[in-house]
Formats: sequence, structure tokens, C-alpha cells
Amino acid sequence: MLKAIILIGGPQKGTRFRPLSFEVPKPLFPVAGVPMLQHHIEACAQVPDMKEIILIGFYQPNDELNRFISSAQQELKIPIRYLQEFAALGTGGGIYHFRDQILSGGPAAFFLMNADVCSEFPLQEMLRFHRQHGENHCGVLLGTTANRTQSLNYGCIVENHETNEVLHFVEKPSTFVSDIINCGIYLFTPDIFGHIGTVFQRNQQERIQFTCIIIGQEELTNGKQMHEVIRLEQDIFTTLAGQKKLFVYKTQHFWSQIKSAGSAIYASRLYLKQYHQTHPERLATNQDGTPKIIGDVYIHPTANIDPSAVLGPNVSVGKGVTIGGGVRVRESIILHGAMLQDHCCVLNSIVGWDSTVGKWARVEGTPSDPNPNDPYAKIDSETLFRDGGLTPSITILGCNVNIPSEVIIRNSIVLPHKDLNRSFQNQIIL
Ligand SMILES: Nc1nc2c(ncn2[C@@H]2O[C@H](COP(=O)(O)OP(=O)(O)O[C@H]3O[C@H](CO)[C@@H](O)[C@H](O)[C@@H]3O)[C@@H](O)[C@H]2O)c(=O)[nH]1
Repeated sequence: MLKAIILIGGPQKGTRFRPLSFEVPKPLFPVAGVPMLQHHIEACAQVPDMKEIILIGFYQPNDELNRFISSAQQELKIPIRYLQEFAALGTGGGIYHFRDQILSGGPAAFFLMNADVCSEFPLQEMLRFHRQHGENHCGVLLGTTANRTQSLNYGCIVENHETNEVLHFVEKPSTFVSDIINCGIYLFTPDIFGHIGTVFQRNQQERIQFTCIIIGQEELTNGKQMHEVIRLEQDIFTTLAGQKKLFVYKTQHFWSQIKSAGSAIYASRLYLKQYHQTHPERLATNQDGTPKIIGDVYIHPTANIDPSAVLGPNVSVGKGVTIGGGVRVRESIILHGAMLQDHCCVLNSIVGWDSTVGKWARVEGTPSDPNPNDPYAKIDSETLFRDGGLTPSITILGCNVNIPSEVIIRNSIVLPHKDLNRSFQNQIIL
């Protein structure tokens, strides 16, 4: 029997996703028309003998999360639970804290996934690879190739080319280590908890010494949390590398992080392309009396779109969106309840929930796609500011923003509930 765990983080995470993460927890942000997490869950539900999916995070349980869990359970017919950490315990601390629940029922192995990645999730291939490598190891890491410069932003893996054993693991090194990077998708046997337990015990010992030095209630509380934090990458993988305990399965298929709003548009494009194989029913088609569709487009069935609008490629239109006559939308995500009035143009942008773009207005951003001429390029984790200015990036309208008619909003981030009265470019509008 198998289980899957998804690390969904919490409210302090996802800061590069603001202002969109103000409205919805980042793992529920729609990518290619469905919440980011649903892609993970659909892949898990395809694996034979998968008994349960557990989400671990430090969000307070909330209505949106509960609604998502109950609808995904019903749709995919698989039990899904949310377990809340009392604080951010790190990528290894959370699973160790809930190890009894993960191991209940005796799974032979479990998948662990970061929520903020998009992938084809080759879980069944990982399982086959794990079985081919015998009983004695405790984990398979999914790896992919990055170019030398970009590899520094990820966990880097040095492998034995013949056996695929992980010989070294360095998290975000400062100089080049390897072009194989960690995708944040793993398959572990229950033995992994023995190794996390050793780190946990060591940290507890250090805590006892620490509390002998610092006496005071506040420090003790912080100290307690600090000593329960375990980072899978730095604390566990680095130690287990070179001990025949970890192997790397390299995928040739798509994979990307989803850290910023720009990367959500890129991830949408990758998932929309995948829908041709997995969910063709989610892709809009050209028919009489419907808008013109170019390339891959998702339209929620409740959206109301004028037949003279032109959408695509890479457009996702959410629930209850209204799109008027002559509107052009390309490389964008239009979130639920938004209204695009006649003849407006939206390019490389995210239009927030219930926002309005006025007639003949233009909302435009600059894409931050990986270099198409470099087969190993990954999306850059853009810094918000460069040389004292806002880095040109996709335009984001927060929820309930009002863009008047006939203005241009370019490369800007507009915070929620703003009523703009003129054109803006390269600005964060607070
Ligand atoms: N439950 C929980 N989740 C957490 C915590 N800390 C992080 N996470 C979740 O774990 C994932 C990774 O979090 P980060 O700490 O932001 O790491 P990263 O910079 O994305 O790097 C990780 O992912 C890369 C691939 O995307 C890897 O290359 C790298 O080695 C590392 O695993 C995210 O989904 C995040 O929500 C925590 O304390 N608790």
C-alpha cells in the first residue's frame, strides 16, 4: 500500500506570490484552470494501490482548503486529509511530527512532494525505478537537468552515472556542483524516519544544552520550535548521500517551480499542453458562435464570452468571468468573477478576482519564460527590483481592481481594491 504527502507550507511562505496569495493560499491558486495542488493529487490518484493523500502545512484550516479537499476527494475517489503543524517545522520536521499518521496502515512507501512545483509527476516510473534498486535504500529523488548558472538556485545532486546512487547533495550551492537538480518530488520507504529521528534526537540534545544557557520563557518557546525544525535537504539528504541510501531518477519531461506569479503563467502553459493527453475535455475548441481559440485555452463552463473575442495561446478563464466583444487575451490567467469589457487587450497578465478592465484598455506584462534556445533553462526566480526599478515582469491586478477605459497598464503590480484613474507603467500601485 502507498501514500502521498504534499508539503503545502503556510501563510509566511509564498511571499513572491503577493498580492495574489492575500486572497487564496498559494497552493490553491488556479493553474490551467484548477488549483495548483489538484495536479499533484490527480497524479497520485492514478497510482495503483494509493490509499491516502495527506497535506501537511501550517495554514489555519480554512473554508477554501476544506472545500477543495472535499471536492477533490469526491471527484477523485481518494481519501485526502490536512494535518496542521503547530509552527513551520521545515520540509523534514512536519513529516516526522506526523510520522504515526503517515505510517498507519503500514504503507510500503510514500511519495513526498513540494506543492510549489509543476510536473508531469512520473510517479509510476519512480516506483518502478525504486523497485529495480532493491530493498536497502530509503529514497528516490526526482531529478532534472538545469544549466550551470541556474542550478545554484536548487538542491544539486551528484550521481554515480552507472548506478544512479546519490553521491553528494548540496542545497543551493554558491558555486557549481552539478547540473542535476532536485525537483522536490520523492519516494521514501518508512526507513527515512529512522534517519530523521537521529537528527531530531541530536537537535533535542542541543536544545537541552541551549536551555541551560538561556533561561526565560520566551527564549524557551522559540528554542523549542527551532529545535524541531528539520530540513530534509540540508539535514538528511546531505548526510545520506554516498551511503547507498538515496537514488536519483531523472525525468526528461517538463518540470518547473511555481514561486512567482510569472511562473504560474508558465506552469499553466505546460499543464495546458499536457491536457492534450490527460484532459482533452478541459481544452476549448473552435466552434460556430464561440470565441476564436488560438492554441491551448481553458474556459470555465460558467464564463460568458462574446463570440467576437479572441483567446490564446495559454489563457485560462475562471468561473463567472465575463469577456466582451472584440477582446484579445493572450498568455494570461483571468480569475473568477473578472470582467473584460469590449475591445480591451490583456497580454502576459493575471487579472484578479472580480476585477474590471475597461473598454479599449490595455493591460500588458513582460513574460519571464526560460530561454527557449537553452534546453536546460529553468524559469529565473526574478527579483522584484533591479537597479532601483521594478523588474519588467507580468502585470498583476489584485482582486477587485478597476481599470478605467482607454488606459495602458504595463509591467505593474496593482494591489487589491484599487480604482485607477490613469495609465501606469513599471510601478507597484499600493
Ligand atoms: N508543511 C511545511 N511545508 C514547508 C515548510 N517549509 C517549506 N515547505 C514547503 O516545501 C516546499 C519547498 O519549500 P522551500 O523551503 O521554499 O524550498 P525551495 O526553495 O522551493 O527549494 C526546494 O525545492 C526545490 C525544487 O523546487 C529543490 O531544488 C530544493 O532542493 C528544495 O527541496 C514548498 O512547497 C513549501 O510550501 C514547512 O515548514 N512546513
